[in-house]
Amino acid sequence: MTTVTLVAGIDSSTQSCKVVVRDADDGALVRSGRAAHPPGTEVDPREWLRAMHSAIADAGGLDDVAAVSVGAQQHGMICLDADGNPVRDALLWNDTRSADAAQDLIDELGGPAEWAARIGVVPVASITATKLRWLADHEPSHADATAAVCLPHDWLTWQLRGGGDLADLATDRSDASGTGYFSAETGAYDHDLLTMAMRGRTPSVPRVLGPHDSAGESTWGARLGAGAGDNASAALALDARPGDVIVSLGTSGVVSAVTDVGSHDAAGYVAGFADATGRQLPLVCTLNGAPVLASIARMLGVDLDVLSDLALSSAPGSGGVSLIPYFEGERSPNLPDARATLAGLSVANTTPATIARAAVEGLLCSLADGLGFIADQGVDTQRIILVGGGVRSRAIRELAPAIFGLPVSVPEPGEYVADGAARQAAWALTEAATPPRWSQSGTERFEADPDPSILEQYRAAQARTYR
Ligand SMILES: Nc1ncnc2c1ncn2[C@@H]1O[C@H](COP(=O)(O)OP(=O)(O)O)[C@@H](O)[C@H]1O
Ligand SMILES: O=C(CO)[C@@H](O)[C@H](O)COP(=O)(O)O
Repeated sequence: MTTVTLVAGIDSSTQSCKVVVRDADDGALVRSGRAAHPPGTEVDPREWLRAMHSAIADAGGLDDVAAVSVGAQQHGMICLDADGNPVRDALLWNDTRSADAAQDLIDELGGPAEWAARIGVVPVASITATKLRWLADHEPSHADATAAVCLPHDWLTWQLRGGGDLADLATDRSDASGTGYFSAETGAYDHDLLTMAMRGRTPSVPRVLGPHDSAGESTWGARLGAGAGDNASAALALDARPGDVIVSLGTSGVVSAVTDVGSHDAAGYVAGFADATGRQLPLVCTLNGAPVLASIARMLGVDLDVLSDLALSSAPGSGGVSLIPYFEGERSPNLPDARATLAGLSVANTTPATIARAAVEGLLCSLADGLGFIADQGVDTQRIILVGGGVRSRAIRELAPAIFGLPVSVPEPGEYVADGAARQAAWALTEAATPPRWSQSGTERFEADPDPSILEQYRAAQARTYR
């Protein structure tokens, strides 16, 4: 009888925790589970731990897995005291209170170009370093008590080991590159930037592991993979290579590309992050992803499927209506205090169908802007892969190619962040030069004639309302 070696991948994302258990050899799905996260942009990390245990139980437990890795939402600031306890609630990637701190840090280093040249990232409120500066300025006693700072995936991995010694905290290049004190190109921390953010304080940071290194053993004896930021983890699951551009529609909207050369965008749209295989992952992220559709569906009093049907029943351009979807402030472009705008309304064109279509088109146009910023960094887009919860919308899948101006490949619905973590866990078992070959799910290809007029209408409305 052949024994099957099992591995697990965990995605601790903004809205929920998902667990997949897969066959380490071929990646076949064996079982899965999930649990909801509390809402908000400030969350006690112990809530994520509770959700992770609940999702693990929902997946039938992990006692029989040989290795496990955690992928998670990026940038979240978790400050630990000398005993390893959280000093305060974590501040998430979509918490914008540190927007002024971001500007201060940019100015103190001499401007955005200095940051882009030094670490490939120009700080915005999402970046961990800005949250640490906010902490130092607004809660100095909490900053004083911070012995170590880490990210959601680092902390959950450490919890799987049983916590304990802060020196056991570990991370990987992909998540470290979102902190604002690490360079994806050099693969090293820039401790001076951390000290600057913390106004002279020097908390410890997790050691940075290589793509197939182990972070130790779980309390039940499974090997722990290094883990990764969620976008890098999804790229690993999709086996993304140079030429592939991934568009992810979760709570955030993300456009990212696997490249061999790092990016240094002084305009700050593209963040020079790392991937989970040793390459680079230049990335554009918006604060307003799939929840834009849920908000408009709620306003219209319909569910998400009806919203999609309504959108598809209206004509391209939504009868002249544009939705600029900056509901939660925005990061790309950097407008942390912005709010969304419905523009171009007349008595005749104000209908549920045009509003629904404007929501779908506005969301896709904000992602099309991201594709443009990535292309400006020299990325040659040969294939667009569309993933994330928002892709369950038929209108998103069908309207994306016309607005992006390129065909779009949509893999089967799945948990690609958790799958990438599982593949990394299997890699931590083999320790081979490359990750194990797992068969890829089938993709559906969506094509349409490019319709640049939709993006032009959106950009005109955007320019009229925001500077
Ligand atoms: N049929 C659908 N149409 C539009 N949005 C959807 C649909 N199904 C799920 N979503 C959205 O997907 C999002 C969750 O996607 P997910 O990728 O899991 O997010 P995250 O990783 O940020 O937690 C939610 O905002 C949800 O409203
Ligand atoms: O901030 C970023 C990337 O820079 C986001 O992508 C977060 O990592 C959250 O992702 P989702 O929960 O939307 O998947």
